[in-house]
Amino acid sequence: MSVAAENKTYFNFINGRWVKAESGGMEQSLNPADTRDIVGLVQKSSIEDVDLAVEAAKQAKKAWRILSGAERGQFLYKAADIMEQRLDEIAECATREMGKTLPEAKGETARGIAILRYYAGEGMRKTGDVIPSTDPSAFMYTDRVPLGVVGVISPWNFPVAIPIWKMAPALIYGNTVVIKPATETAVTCLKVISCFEEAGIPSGVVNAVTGPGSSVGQRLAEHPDVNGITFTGSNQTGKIIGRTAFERGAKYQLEMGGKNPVIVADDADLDIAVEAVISGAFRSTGQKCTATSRVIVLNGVYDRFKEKLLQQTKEITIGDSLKEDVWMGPIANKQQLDNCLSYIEKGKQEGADLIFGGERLADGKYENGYFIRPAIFDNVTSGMAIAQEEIFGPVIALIKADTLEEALETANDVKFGLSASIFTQNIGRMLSFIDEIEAGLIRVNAESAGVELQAPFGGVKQSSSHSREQGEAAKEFFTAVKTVFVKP
Ligand SMILES: NC(=O)C1=CN([C@@H]2O[C@H](COP(=O)(O)OP(=O)(O)OC[C@H]3O[C@@H](n4cnc5c(N)ncnc54)[C@H](O)[C@@H]3O)[C@@H](O)[C@H]2O)C=CC1
Ligand SMILES: O=C(O)CCC(=O)C(=O)O
Repeated sequence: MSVAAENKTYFNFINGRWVKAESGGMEQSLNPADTRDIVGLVQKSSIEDVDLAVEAAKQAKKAWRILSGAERGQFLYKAADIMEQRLDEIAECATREMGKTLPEAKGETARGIAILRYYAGEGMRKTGDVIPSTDPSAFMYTDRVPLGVVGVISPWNFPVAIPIWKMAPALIYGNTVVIKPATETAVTCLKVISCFEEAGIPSGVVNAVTGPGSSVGQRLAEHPDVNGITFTGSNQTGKIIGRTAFERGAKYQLEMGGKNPVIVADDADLDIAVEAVISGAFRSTGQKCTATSRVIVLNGVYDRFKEKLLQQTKEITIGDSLKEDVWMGPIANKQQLDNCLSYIEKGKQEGADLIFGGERLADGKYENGYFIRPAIFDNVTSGMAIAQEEIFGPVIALIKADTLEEALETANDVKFGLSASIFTQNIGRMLSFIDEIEAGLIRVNAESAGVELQAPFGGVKQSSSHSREQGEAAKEFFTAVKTVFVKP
């Protein structure tokens, strides 16, 4: 592999070559479980590097577009095979950079491989429809064509799957790509990019530039030759990117925050509900946009549910996520840790009862990492900041409701609408929930997190720009429709 050339230094990938940033600057990517462990040095690029990458993608786009979908698919199949051979190496790197446990990182890498294969197959599927014209001698049809150059701005929480679920559909539908990954997980992303290189993807079709969001990411969003921009991350950044793209008439897609509710009805199987809430809220240390953060429990089962939840949360093992006996790793970076701790303070000040955890772990084996004990708040009311704002950490807000109607009202009482779950055995309650809940992903008797690559993914309200990623839905964003009328 040519990516790790010297002394854990990783380069930008522009026009088929690994190159230094024009400025010569570099940034460290650190292991959040032990910040003495430097995973790699990545390029601190500037707008000149973005411009070079976009130019390369622009030059490559015609030759890539005129290949057949099947031909483009072959590169994706090959990249998937290479990634499969390198699964352990890539997953271990993701764990070291981001802090999720090794089984989670392996699962995510396997998901990335499956996404590549799914979209490789898309290259053989239809790209349009024949539509009967009112003129009997005319032939009318639609065809989906690529946007051109697509900019990808990705976060650190799914360092393998998110870059792939954006790049694979962009590529199969004939676009060329420039990706700017989050610095926290840039090394993992560059390893994924090197799988495309090893697969022989033509120069300029895939480019990667690392560096700060406020300069490198912003330049990608504002570059006149970037025809579409796809982003996952915070609402604040998403809005800046959306406005920038809109101003210059580029297509954009934003996947942003969540404040996902789980309703536990009084006929729920509490063992299943507790297990799902723990997994949804604390896996990946709560750093998923689909993570469970508000648990709205009907009065009749509130105390029993709370007891079981407390009991099982106490059993969670915390530590270096590369270790086998660890269930929950660190928070991904210092800013996230501080943000999470400040919400825990805010929750206490607002009058919620912190009944478990919430403290930073900093002694002994935790000394050099960003560890926190998972937190459970009792007596939370819907107006509190911990019930309204995305924390992106292992924090559960327990909220009591007298009726299912009240639970639904509370569930919908936020600006977000990504995912939502209910635990009940009553079909009528399931149907009311499905009907009334304001969310893009609705789960019944299953945790709020976890998505399937072949199904549409995205939210309502302020969780997304209302388009959908993944599955067939990705075609909507990564292509434009041409309506063709032919009269002989
Ligand atoms: N929806 C999700 O999956 C994610 C949500 N978040 C939310 O965002 C909060 C802050 O995390 P951050 O890493 O700071 O998220 P962020 O939204 O600032 O970063 C995401 C990506 O956008 C880039 N970026 C930052 N500023 C930019 C700009 N002005 N123009 C273009 N690109 C820019 C970053 O470099 C990174 O690649 C978290 O606490 C969480 O609430 C963070 C990561 C993923
Ligand atoms: O729940 C999942 O598997 C996906 C979550 C996600 O896309 C995110 O956190 O950005």
